[in-house]
Amino acid sequence: MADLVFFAGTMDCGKSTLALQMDHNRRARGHRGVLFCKFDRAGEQMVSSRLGLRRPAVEVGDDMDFWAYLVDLAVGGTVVQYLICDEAQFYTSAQIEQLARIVDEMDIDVYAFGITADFRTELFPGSKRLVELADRVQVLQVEALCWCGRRATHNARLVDGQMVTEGEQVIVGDVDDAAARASVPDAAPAATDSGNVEYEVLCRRHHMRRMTSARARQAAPQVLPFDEARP
Ligand SMILES: Nc1ncnc2c1ncn2[C@@H]1O[C@H](COP(=O)(O)OP(=O)(O)O)[C@@H](O)[C@H]1O
Ligand SMILES: Cc1cn([C@H]2C[C@H](O)[C@@H](COP(=O)(O)O)O2)c(=O)[nH]c1=O
Repeated sequence: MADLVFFAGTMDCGKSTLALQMDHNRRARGHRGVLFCKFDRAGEQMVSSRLGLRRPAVEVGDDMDFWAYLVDLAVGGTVVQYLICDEAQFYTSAQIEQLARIVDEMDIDVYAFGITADFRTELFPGSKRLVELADRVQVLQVEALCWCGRRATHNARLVDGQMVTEGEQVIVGDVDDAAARASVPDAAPAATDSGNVEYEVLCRRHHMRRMTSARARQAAPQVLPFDEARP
C-alpha cells in the first residue's frame, strides 16, 4: 500500500539531499518516478542540494494539477511508482490534497520534503496540509545546529544582517553560511526591495530572543561557538 510521507525539517538539514538519494536508489532498481520542485535556489526545473547534487525536475506552478498530470502519464502508458516533491511547503493546500488522492487511488508513493514553518514560526500552507494529511511526518536524522550547539528547530530571516519577524512569507534564499554557499557559487544573498535577505537556523530559545549568531558574537565574542552558559 502506498504512503504519503512528509520529510520535514529546518532549512539546511539535508532534505533535498535525501530527496535526491531516494530518487537515485529507486531509479537504480528500475522504479519509475517523477521529481517535482518549486522555487529551488539553483533555478527553475531543478532539485539541488548543498552537497552539490542536482537533477532536473518538473517545476510546480500554482495552477499545476498533480492528479491531471498523473492521469495524462497513465493514459500515455507511463507507469509511475513514486513521486518526490521538494520544497513542498510552497505547494498549495489543493495540491497536497491531489497528492493524497494519488496515494490512495493510484497506489503511488509520494515523498514530500519541506520546511514546516516560515521565519515568523507560522506554518506554510503546503506544510500545514501535509501535517494534516500525511501517513507519516518524518524528522530528518541529520540535525542542523543553532550557533549555541542545540538542535536548530526554527528558521530566522535576516535582512541586511538583522533578524526580522515581518514581511512576505516567500523569499527564496540561502542560509547565511559561506560553506553552504560554496556549493552554489552563484547564490548571493537574495536582493529585495527591502534589502539583502538571508536565513539562519536557530533553536527556539534563540529564535524567540532574536539572538542570531552575529548578535551573540557582538554580545559576548568569547562565548562562540559553544558556550556552556548558553545565553
Ligand atoms: N561542504 C559540506 N560537507 C559536508 N556536508 C555538507 C557540506 N555542505 C553542506 N553539507 C550538508 O548538506 C546539508 C544541507 O543539505 P540540503 O539538502 O541542501 O539541505 P535542505 O534541502 O534541507 O535545505 C547540511 O546540513 C550538511 O549536512
Ligand atoms: C524560512 C523561510 C524560507 N523561505 C525559503 C528560502 C529557501 O529558498 C527555501 C527553503 O529551502 P531549503 O532547501 O529548505 O533551504 O524557503 C521562505 O521563502 N520563507 C521563509 O520564511
